Amino acid sequence: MASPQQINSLQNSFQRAVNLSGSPGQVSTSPTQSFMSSIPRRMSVSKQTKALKPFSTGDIKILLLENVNQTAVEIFNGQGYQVEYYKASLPEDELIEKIRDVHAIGIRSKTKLSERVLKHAKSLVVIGCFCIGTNQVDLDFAAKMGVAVFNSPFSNSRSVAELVIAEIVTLARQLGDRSIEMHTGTWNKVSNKCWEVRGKTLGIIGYGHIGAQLSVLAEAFGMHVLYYDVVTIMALGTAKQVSTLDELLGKSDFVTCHVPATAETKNLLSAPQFAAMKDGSYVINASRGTVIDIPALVQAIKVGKIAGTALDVYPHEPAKNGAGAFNDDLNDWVSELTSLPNVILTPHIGGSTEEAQSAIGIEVATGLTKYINEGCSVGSVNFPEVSLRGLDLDQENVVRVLYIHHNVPGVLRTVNNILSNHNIEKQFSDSQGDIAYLMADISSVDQSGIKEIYDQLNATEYKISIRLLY
Ligand SMILES: NC(=O)C1=CN([C@@H]2O[C@H](COP(=O)(O)OP(=O)(O)OC[C@H]3O[C@@H](n4cnc5c(N)ncnc54)[C@H](O)[C@@H]3O)[C@@H](O)[C@H]2O)C=CC1
Ligand SMILES: O=C(O)CCC(=O)C(=O)O
Repeated sequence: MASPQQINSLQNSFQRAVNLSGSPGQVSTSPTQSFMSSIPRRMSVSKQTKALKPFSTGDIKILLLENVNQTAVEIFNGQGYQVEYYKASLPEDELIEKIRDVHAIGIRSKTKLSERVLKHAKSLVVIGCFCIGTNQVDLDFAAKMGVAVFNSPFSNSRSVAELVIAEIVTLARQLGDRSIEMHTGTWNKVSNKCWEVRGKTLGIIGYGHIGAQLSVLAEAFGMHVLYYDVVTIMALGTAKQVSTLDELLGKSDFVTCHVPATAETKNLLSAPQFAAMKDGSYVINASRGTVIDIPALVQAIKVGKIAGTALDVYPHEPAKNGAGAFNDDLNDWVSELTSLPNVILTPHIGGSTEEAQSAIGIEVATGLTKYINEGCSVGSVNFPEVSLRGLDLDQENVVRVLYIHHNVPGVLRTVNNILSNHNIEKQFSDSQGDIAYLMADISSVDQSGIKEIYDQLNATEYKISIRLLY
């Protein structure tokens, strides 16, 4: 972000950098224990360290879409960043216009940050997914551009697990249908095909953060739990891992999906899988809309094979809230699905609780702020994880070099040749695939030295991007 022009105003920046009021230190202690424990020991979080900012914080532009929680807005405002905030996602052409000159963008699950969109983002430094899933972002392309992506890996897991528990009981007791009937004046007191969940078997596909939480809750309800996962995972309670999907399908009364959207999980449950399930069993999906072949599910419900379904996610989801948004134009099976009995449909609200959204807002905004202000990429999902302990408050005339480059032989030799003319206090470098990230703190360096470092690094053939923090 520091251009040679900006380097002319270095003197002011040095003054700002040593002023701790409103500093990143205020947010550099993360709110969650889990996030704290992910920070390597070498990073000092307790000691007062120098605030690094190479810029007037007011120059940093953050675009927040999809009603990102206010906790994030407060953190960014506290930094003095410029925040542009939208409740919905933006149509692609508008997104391309908006993303052109922002340094950070915050999204949830709807905004697609494809290569087509990202290549217009000339100033972008970092992306925050204020959710778990990151399939909406072209992670490889972002890394190639030198843009780090952060998410919140488990702040909404409990909320999803609780929703699914509610859906299991709702399906077993046909609560959705009874409620709709009562809303339209119909009294229909029935017990036929309504069940207790105690003693029934829950089959969990994907035993990660959400699947494992759900397993514990389901056992507390007296359910038996089976799970299928592509990796071997320690069972919680008395749950049992099965070795094939077919085994899980053949033994479960309820089947619930908690896998990421990948090529392998596309239509993971389709006609053959529904055929392999027990007669009168139930299907739940709160993972991603691509995981279930919904037309095949509709057929399985119509012939009575599947007794009901609860869906929270869909192949195509509306960009914003509103009446009539979920229709056959969006997904051509909508009216067929909604006409079937015992079908619970929710608008992708698995993670939508006050607790989850507030925690996600703090966690992701903190990660973004630490990356912008300090270069720390710990927790990034597409980037080498690099951090250095802070600079001591009494250190002056120091610069932190953040050099993102192609991971090819010879780069470090070139970079260290450039830096070796100066006093390297500490440095750390790591790579992930084709991308590598070097962070170095240089001391006793004056303005002309910083300009020289910048110019020389900028001229290297391996450079993807450089930022200097001081
Ligand atoms: N409805 C909603 O609002 C929310 C939806 N989600 C979705 O739920 C998904 C799961 O979330 P977490 O449990 O946090 O993820 P996680 O990464 O902790 O666990 C996913 C598990 O799925 C397994 N897996 C991957 N491919 C598989 C396959 N082909 N077959 C079987 N298992 C497979 C993995 O090994 C892993 O154990 C997320 O990727 C996200 O898309 C997450 C949060 C909220
Ligand atoms: O709350 C959201 O916008 C998305 C939740 C979700 O699907 C996720 O965290 O992956």
